[in-house]
Amino acid sequence: MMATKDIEAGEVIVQVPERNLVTMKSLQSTYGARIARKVNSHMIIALHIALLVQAPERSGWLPYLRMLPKKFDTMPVRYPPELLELLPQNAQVHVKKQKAKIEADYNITLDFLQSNADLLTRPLQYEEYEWAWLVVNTRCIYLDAKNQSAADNIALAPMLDFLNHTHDAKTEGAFCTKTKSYQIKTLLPYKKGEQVFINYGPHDNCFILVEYGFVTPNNPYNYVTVDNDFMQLSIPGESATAKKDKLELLDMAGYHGDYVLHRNDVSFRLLAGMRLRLVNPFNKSSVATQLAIAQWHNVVNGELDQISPENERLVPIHIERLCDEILALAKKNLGILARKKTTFTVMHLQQVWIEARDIILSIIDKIHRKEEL
Ligand SMILES: C[S@@+](CC[C@H](N)C(=O)[O-])C[C@H]1O[C@@H](n2cnc3c(N)ncnc32)[C@H](O)[C@@H]1O
Repeated sequence: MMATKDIEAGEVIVQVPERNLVTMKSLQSTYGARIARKVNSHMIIALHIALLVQAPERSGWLPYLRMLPKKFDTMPVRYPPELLELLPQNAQVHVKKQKAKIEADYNITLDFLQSNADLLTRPLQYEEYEWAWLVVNTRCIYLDAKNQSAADNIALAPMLDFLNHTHDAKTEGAFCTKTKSYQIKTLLPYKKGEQVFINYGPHDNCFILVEYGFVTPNNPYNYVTVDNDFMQLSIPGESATAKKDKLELLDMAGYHGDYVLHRNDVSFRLLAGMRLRLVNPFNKSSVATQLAIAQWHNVVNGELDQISPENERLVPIHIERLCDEILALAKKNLGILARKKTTFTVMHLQQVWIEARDIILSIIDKIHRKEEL
């Protein structure tokens, strides 16, 4: 969406009246008592969009429907398998969960339609439902739950949903009880002719790619997940039993997984995990190991700086080994992508891996400079 005049900071840029918000509540007047308990707002709004598409001329929504994306081929859930496997591991897991959710929602919707078949012009195919589900996923806003007049928490707000995202947009969106409309205020000024953005939230590019099908340049929220590499890392002198015991201990202490690297730092969780992995030898029943475990807890709680100088010396060495694994994977995937035909999807994947590689290189650089991680 483009500014048609200069916009000042603090101005309301879009206002969608409550009667135009598509919510669970607004759809109750269309579907009445038919809405079953197990059909949530995402499902019912998706079904509503799919039904509008089945009979667009009758709906009065044709101009809006015409402006919706025809397909969602840049959404990873629609990637062919050979591209899906080029996503970072955490994004692949995210896509699998999303696909399972769409399939489950489709099946619940089919159940609902069994007793409401008159709503349909023709049987609802999976592809049709998936498209409508993705319309909702990529375009809905969250309404403040405290807002009494909009009972359910997500809404399709036609027109407002044509605003694109950038991480540095500063906007405030809320339901205004005075004007009875959902409105978005920009906290930044725009010049006539500039694209006006909103902010979908503090998300890294992998999340944005899976949920919205695009990536943004210079995203400060990017990070690299190293969970799989951490779990597979072989530590000299660490037996299989010791590794299993340590992972259990990490789990019990709430430090299992979610190990990430940011451009300028290594997450505290990863440092905590690595410090424990580097306690060797590790024999749960020995007094020395029990002392080391107690010291590890104290380091995690901030009561102690380190388990031992040797443990602390080894941490960056093994973090660098994790970095090398990701770096090799980034190089391999960038090589594969360079041989593919250039499409938006390939460019998105290239950007994700270039960013991962740069984060890793900056951490390796920090390690080589002996800076604190
Ligand atoms: C709420 S819609 C925004 C309007 C959309 N561009 C349209 O014309 O219908 C969200 C979708 O817009 C696209 N989008 C939003 N911000 C973007 C950006 N900064 N760069 C590229 N695509 C973006 C993505 O396809 C996303 O799924």
